[in-house]
Amino acid sequence: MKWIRGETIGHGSFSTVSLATTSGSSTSSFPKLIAVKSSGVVCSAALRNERDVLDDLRDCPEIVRCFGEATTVENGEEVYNLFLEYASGGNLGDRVKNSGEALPECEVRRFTRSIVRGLCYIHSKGFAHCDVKLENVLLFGDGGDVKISDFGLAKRRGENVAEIRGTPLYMAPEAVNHGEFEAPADIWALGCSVVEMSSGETAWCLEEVTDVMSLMVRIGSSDEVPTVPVELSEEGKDFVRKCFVKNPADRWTAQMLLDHPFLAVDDDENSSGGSLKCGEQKASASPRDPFDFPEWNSVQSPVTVCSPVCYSPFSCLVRSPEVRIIGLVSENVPDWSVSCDWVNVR
Ligand SMILES: Nc1ncnc2c1ncn2[C@@H]1O[C@H](COP(=O)(O)OP(=O)(O)OP(=O)(O)O)[C@@H](O)[C@H]1O
Repeated sequence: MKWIRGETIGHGSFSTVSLATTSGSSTSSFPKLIAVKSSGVVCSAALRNERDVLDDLRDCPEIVRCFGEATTVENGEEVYNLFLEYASGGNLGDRVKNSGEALPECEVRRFTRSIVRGLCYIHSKGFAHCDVKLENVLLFGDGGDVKISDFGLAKRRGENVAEIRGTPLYMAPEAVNHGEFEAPADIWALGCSVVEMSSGETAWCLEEVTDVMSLMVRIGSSDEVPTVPVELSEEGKDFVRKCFVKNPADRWTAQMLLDHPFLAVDDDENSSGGSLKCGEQKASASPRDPFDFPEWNSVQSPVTVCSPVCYSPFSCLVRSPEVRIIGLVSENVPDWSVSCDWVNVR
């Protein structure tokens, strides 16, 4: 396949994403427009990991497709490129920020359903995404379809990671306390994403969070969980609460969440021939509290004992708690005003 790099459409911590046009005899199996995610070969470990993971996760409609890879030399530098399905609608985080307000609940529900389906697939294949957030959910077509992207931090179940990874605002208590980055941590991050879609605000209020350490303490060591948006229906509130169960063993799985009443209404089916349209209230009874669900009783276990928080926002190379804590005492206070300034640690 021949391709020509076009305009830059996105920047991440370790990559630049450009639009590209394809040509040549083999293009019948490729779209004319693709996204190319690139980074210097020397720091391409995350991109190569993304490629390997996407290889194992192909064929899921809720996960961005990968068409292959290539190395180029540009301005004297060796560049590693990953060819991805192009999402013409950009990312869901920008969509929420640009709208400046909460999304309508029917949209929240539709997007959440797709994300949960994607997570089900990821988890069923033995992976954890480790960086679920709205910036990593891409919009396709007319903006109605979403797919999960950015698998640079994804890992196999049980694989040990030495460093804290992910985006602090979306981190689960067990990730903060014990460095556990497994499927339940993705579900916590899903809850943060649903809060953000349905309130237009990040799950942890940025004005109250002055530094990473205080956020880590709130997530890891207190009983506090993010505030459930008042705007949500009772089903929506309950769905979010299921994601914010502190003990990962008690948190609902993606498979369980697929059957949650919040996701049970199919807006598309209903708008084409059914009784319920976007904006209408669902008539059926919603659960009044978490204990209304039979699954709740079967998964109870003791509350986790929280241990001290260890996290360095400024280095991915530190290992010991002592060194990590020294990193936390840095005088460099990040700018919390926009969520993209939260640091991804790889
Ligand atoms: N396939 C795509 N189609 C369209 N835009 C994309 C695509 N992939 C990524 N982007 C845009 O580029 C941005 C950065 O991409 P991505 O998050 O994958 O990079 P990253 O280097 O892994 O970033 P991060 O700092 O989140 O780890 C995305 O938020 C999105 O706006």
